[in-house]
Amino acid sequence: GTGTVTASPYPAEYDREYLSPVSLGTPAQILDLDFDTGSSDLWVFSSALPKSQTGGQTLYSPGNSSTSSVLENHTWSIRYGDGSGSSGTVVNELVTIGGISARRQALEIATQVSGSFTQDAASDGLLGLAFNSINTVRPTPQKTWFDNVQSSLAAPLFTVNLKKAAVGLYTFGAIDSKAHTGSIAYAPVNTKNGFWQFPLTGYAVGTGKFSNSSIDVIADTGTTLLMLPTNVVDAYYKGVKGAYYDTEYGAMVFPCTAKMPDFIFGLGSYRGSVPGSFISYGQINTSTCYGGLQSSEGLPFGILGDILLKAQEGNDGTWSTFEIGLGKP
Ligand SMILES: CCNC(=O)c1c(-c2ccccc2)csc1NC(=O)CNCCc1c[nH]c2ccccc12
Repeated sequence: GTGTVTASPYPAEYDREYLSPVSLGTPAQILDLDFDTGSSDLWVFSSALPKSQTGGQTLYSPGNSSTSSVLENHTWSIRYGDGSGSSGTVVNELVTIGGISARRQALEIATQVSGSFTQDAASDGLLGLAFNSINTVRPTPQKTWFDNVQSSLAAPLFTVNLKKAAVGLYTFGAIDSKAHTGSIAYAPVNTKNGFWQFPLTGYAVGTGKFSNSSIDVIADTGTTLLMLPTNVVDAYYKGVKGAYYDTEYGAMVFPCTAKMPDFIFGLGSYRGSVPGSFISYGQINTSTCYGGLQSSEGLPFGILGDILLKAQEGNDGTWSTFEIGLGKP
């Protein structure tokens, strides 16, 4: 079959993350989870968390579900690059998204979460959509929901259609022909790091010339920003008057009044663009703004986060939204 679920941006004006409703257990407990193509753990806020680590999230309670069963002696612990993290125990549970069910899905119950998750009242947890090889459950890594349901999908793929300050869609098992015009650009995926990793074929800044270069990146719905090699980031901000690297934030910042050039990227022969306005990500004070494009220095790949995934300007200048199809076409 095929299943579709909404992806709602939060906070509405900042698109920091996108949340989707997921049904857990029997009777159904509906939690809003951050679908994350940049990780492979399905973890949720739970009744097992100390109250001091909760902040308004909906808590999954395994005791209130007749279909949950403890996965004995298994634990998990995850740390993300922004320093946030969580850890806990594991149950097998019925997990349904858009009408598609995994009957015995490894559901990771948080018994500890870091402060930034506690303070994020909108997100009740994460649903990893990268590859099983980077799942953190021990002693036996567990499968992602997408892997578990793949055999029941009409096609072994899903598409992501995130939008700026508007509700988008995740579709499992089909490519929605109404969601794209023209042909689809494909790229070979390298799963060696456990991510949806593929090469960009180059970039351009504003109306500048296109620079052909192979840049390894991952498609990552769980990361807000666009992170690329330092040489690309430097080339971009050279076009922004007053931009500089702020050592306090460890990030590129610039005057909020600066005119931001568009960022063009190549995928095969396809050329996509991120509107310059999206690269002014937020104010750090009355006059200084924070860059939506930052360096991926130290990482073996760049990160195509929500800033890029949420918008595309078609080659003919019309607005379309970038839809990522992940899986074997
Ligand atoms: C900043 C978040 N992204 C990362 O750390 C990350 C890195 C990474 C590693 C080291 C340094 C910088 C980035 C590689 S792949 C990758 N992608 C993921 O880890 C995807 N999952 C992010 C989950 C996540 C972490 N903090 C949040 C805050 C709000 C919503 C979601 C999150």
